[in-house]
Amino acid sequence: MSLDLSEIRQQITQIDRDLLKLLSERHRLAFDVVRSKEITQKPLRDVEREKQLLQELVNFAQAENYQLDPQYVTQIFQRIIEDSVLTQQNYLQNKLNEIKESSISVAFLGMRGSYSHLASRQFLKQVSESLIELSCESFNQVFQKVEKGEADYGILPLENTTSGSINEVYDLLQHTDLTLVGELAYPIKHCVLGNGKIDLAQIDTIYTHPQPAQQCSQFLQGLDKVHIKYCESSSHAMQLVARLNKRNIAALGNEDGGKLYGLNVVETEIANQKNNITRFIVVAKEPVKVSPQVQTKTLLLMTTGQEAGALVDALTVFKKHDIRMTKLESRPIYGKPWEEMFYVELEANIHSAQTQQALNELETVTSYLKVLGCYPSEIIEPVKI
Ligand SMILES: O=C(O)C(=O)C[C@]1(C(=O)O)C=C[C@@H](O)C=C1
Repeated sequence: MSLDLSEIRQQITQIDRDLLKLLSERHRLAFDVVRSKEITQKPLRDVEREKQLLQELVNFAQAENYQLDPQYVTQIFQRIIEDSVLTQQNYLQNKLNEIKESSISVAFLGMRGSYSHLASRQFLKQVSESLIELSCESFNQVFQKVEKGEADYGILPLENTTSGSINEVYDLLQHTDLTLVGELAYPIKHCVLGNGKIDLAQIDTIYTHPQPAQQCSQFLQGLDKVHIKYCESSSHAMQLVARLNKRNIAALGNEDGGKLYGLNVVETEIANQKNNITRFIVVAKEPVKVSPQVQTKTLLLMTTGQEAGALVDALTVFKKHDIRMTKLESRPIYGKPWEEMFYVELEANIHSAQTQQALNELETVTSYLKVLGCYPSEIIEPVKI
């Protein structure tokens, strides 16, 4: 065994390449699986198979004395399975919906490098190679661009694991004729970005939007003699630091956004709370067709009467039809003090007989009911063993 670092690194590089080759082979098998399931019409997800697979891998690693932590093995394979499910899902969805060959336009809040911009890219890379990106100044403008036909899609954040629901977007959904056609989760990973290869100790000024500063407060408090200067958005902070091109300044931003401005990562993992994820929705003029084989969500907007138990009556309909509710949100109704509008997110496909029946019953116990959209769920919850 050699202890020469460069030799060890060569071995690591070779192993990583071998791993990549195997991952690519496994990825390609997802296409064979989905073609087989197109014939049998089986659901794409088979949770029992996933559990069995993970358990067997953990047991195998133990039996072979591979010295790998079971949690590590589980996490890696959960991620591999997620890729497999999403690959299969995209294949079916792209086949079912005629996707335009030419470029697709998308509207989002903020400038290049904003989280909405990065989420747009993540979502639409499955659909089209070529994107026309329309940055907007408000959520309302995102809706308007799609309503007027200036953009094919609008991307909007709906909730964040740290700060909760984004009420403004919920409220705008009440007044639009657009429909939800997709969702995705985007991890928010704040980092310090600077010009060139610099050290944290060289930095005396950090430009940031107040929200990331708040979410990274513990890290910032630990920095001695660093001035915090607030900007309109993280994109503005990144742009400014890149323009000034000085080595004593930095921006709080995200790695991918930083790349767009030519900035380098100085420090990562600086948020107070790990696992900070924003869920985005995608809106369009026309609904998408969703294969009955993929995990589907439906978002409803409803109001109930004011009598006792009115909401319970409505929710009981889902229980009766064995439909899982993934979110319930309430918002005030404009012009009707103390009355509430409910947003109900279901694990359901609007075209299934079961959902149709539930909606028919729901109509009898609600005073207003509107389907805001039915879309494939891009959020693959990992199975636990
Ligand atoms: O075996 C299947 O049915 C697959 O679709 C493959 C696979 C996997 O990647 O291993 C992916 C999704 C299913 O939930 C189970 C397993």
